[in-house]
Amino acid sequence: MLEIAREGGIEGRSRRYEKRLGDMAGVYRDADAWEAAVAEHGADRLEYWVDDHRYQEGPGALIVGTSTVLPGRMGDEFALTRGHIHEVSDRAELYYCLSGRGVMLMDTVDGQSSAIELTPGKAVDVPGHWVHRSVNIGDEPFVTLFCYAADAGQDYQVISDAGGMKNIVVADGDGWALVPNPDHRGYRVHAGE
Ligand SMILES: O=P(O)(O)OC[C@H]1O[C@H](O)[C@H](O)[C@@H](O)[C@@H]1O
Ligand SMILES: [Fe+2]
Repeated sequence: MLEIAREGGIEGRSRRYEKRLGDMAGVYRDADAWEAAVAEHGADRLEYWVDDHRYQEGPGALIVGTSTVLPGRMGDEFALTRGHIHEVSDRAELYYCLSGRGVMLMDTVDGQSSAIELTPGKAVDVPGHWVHRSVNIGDEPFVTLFCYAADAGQDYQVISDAGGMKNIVVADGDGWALVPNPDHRGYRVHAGE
C-alpha cells in the first residue's frame, strides 16, 4: 500500500530527488534572471522535488511517484523541471494532476510540439519518443502523480543540445501563453534511437 499525498510525497518511497536553484543553470531562457535569483535567494533554494517508488526490478516493473514543482517565474518564464526524453525512448509515462495548476510541455525530435494544461483530476499520457517537462503556471505547488516503466531512464542532454525546448511557457495577463523559444535549434537525433 502506498500513501500518496496531494501536496506531493509518498509514504514508503524508494527515493527522494531534489533540484535546487543552483542545479538549474542553463535551463531557463533568461540567464540574467536566473543569476539574479541565485544572488537573491541562494543556490540552495528548493525548486522541485520528486518521490518515487520502485517495487520491483526487471522487465515490466513500474516506477510510481509524485513530482512537486514549486511556483515562481524566471523573468517571464514559469517554474519548470529540467525535462528529458527517456533513454529507452519508446517508454511512455502517465501524469495525473493531484494539486495546483500546470502544463505538460512536450516535443518530438522531428518538430511536433504540444502543451497540455493540467488541473486536479486531469491526466496526460506522454507517449514514447516525446521530450517532456512539467511547468507550474499557478501560485501554489504543482503536483502530479506519475507512472512509467522502470527501465526507461532519462536523457537530459537532448534539451541542452537543442538550446532548450521548442516553446517556452510565459506569463500572459492572469494566464499563460506559449511562445517560440528563439534559442531552439532543433533536436539532434541520437545514434541508436
Ligand atoms: O527528470 P527531471 O526533468 O529533472 O524531472 C523530475 C522528474 O520528472 C518526472 O516526474 C519523472 O517521472 C521523474 O522520474 C523525474 O526525475
Ligand atoms: Fe519522464
